[in-house]
Amino acid sequence: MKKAVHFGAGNIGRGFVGEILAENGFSIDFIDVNEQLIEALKSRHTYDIELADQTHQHVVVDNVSGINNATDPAAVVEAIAKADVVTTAIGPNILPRIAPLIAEGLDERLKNNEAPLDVIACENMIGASQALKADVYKTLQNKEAADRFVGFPNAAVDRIVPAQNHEDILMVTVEPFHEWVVDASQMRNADLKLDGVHYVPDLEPYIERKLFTVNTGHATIAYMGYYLGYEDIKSAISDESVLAQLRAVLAQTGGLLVKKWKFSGSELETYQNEVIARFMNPDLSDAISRIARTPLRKLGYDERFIRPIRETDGLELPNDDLIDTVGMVLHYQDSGDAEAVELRKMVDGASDLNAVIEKITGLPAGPLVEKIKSAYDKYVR
Ligand SMILES: NC(=O)c1ccc[n+]([C@@H]2O[C@H](COP(=O)([O-])OP(=O)(O)OC[C@H]3O[C@@H](n4cnc5c(N)ncnc54)[C@H](O)[C@@H]3O)[C@@H](O)[C@H]2O)c1
Ligand SMILES: O=P(O)(O)OC[C@@H](O)[C@@H](O)[C@H](O)[C@H](O)CO
Repeated sequence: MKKAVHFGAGNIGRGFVGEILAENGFSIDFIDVNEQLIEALKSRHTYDIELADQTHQHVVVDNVSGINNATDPAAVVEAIAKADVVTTAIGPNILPRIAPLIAEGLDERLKNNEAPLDVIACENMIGASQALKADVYKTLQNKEAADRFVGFPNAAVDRIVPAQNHEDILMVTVEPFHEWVVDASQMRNADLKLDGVHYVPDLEPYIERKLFTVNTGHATIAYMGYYLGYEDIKSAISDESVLAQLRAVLAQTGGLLVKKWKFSGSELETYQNEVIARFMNPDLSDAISRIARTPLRKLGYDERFIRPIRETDGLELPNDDLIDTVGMVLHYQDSGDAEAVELRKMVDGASDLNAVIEKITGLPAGPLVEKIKSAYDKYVR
């Protein structure tokens, strides 16, 4: 049986990556710091995925186990040394923290194993696998062999998997839709093509279409929904003003995607409508706090709001609804989210809000920052 090592036994890790790997005949070592999850994976070796639709169909994922990387890093090194594929779905902010352990595992492997290996980061981030590679190479010893035998192909994964609250800690409810796209040009083990994964020669159009439609859209519903007092996506999107803002924002990211990547207008409209229908799924319950989590990350230079704002600006395309939404993001509060707490401290304590906006977004002083500040002011209550 082929072996997969997957970092992050959370929602998308169990709810999507695990399903595809298992369907392709892999055994999976899930790596996580959540001891309860790891214990359950180690003792049961199986878990259930439930589809959030009328069928409530169950998919069983077998041949799984777990390793706690905080308490047993040596076992992770050993697993990477023998793996046929390594994947992650752990959060972009965590990638630099697991990189040294991946480097150790690769060094151990490269001592006597020249079988090609791909390390695929399945995160909502442009260029995640290549960013992970840069972090891994900071401590990797045998870079020359890694250059020859280890690939870090960028990827995009799409499936809405909410926070879970089942009595069974491993069970995970997911939407039926799923899409996993991998950049084939960056693979070293190109013979290993997984059923259920779409391999493309250039990932950029796909990750940007996904991030600037699904994630910009999702975030728009979440931050505006929060501002209006909603707690979950379903109630927020039933508010006509939220739906109108979502459509307005997607018209602006869509304008960019059509111009930049030459998607046909009708193809993109179909894609957007499917995404909106997914947000409205009556069988899925998703908290705004999950979608709005880590707001400082989401306001980053290459993230779901600022990158399309920058690029529409450069192409002289409209972006006022995107900027308006960022005004609402700057009002977001969640005492349970460290980045949201930090955001409040930075914004509420600002003597010069423009400087804070520049710091958070990476934008230079200028008209875009001024417009974001005005959008923030518009939503002060
Ligand atoms: N949930 C979704 O709908 C979805 C869809 C597509 C992509 N993603 C992306 O997948 C990634 C994971 O998202 P998620 O929703 O599954 O989050 P999650 O919080 O459910 O899962 C993350 C897991 O990583 C573990 N973890 C955190 N720090 C760790 C560390 N230092 N070492 C080992 N494990 C650690 C956590 O314990 C948790 O089990 C994110 O990049 C997210 O953007 C999520
Ligand atoms: O995971 P994040 O924090 O980048 O974004 C939150 C959600 O928008 C995201 O997890 C979506 O559910 C997912 O990207 C759908 O494929």
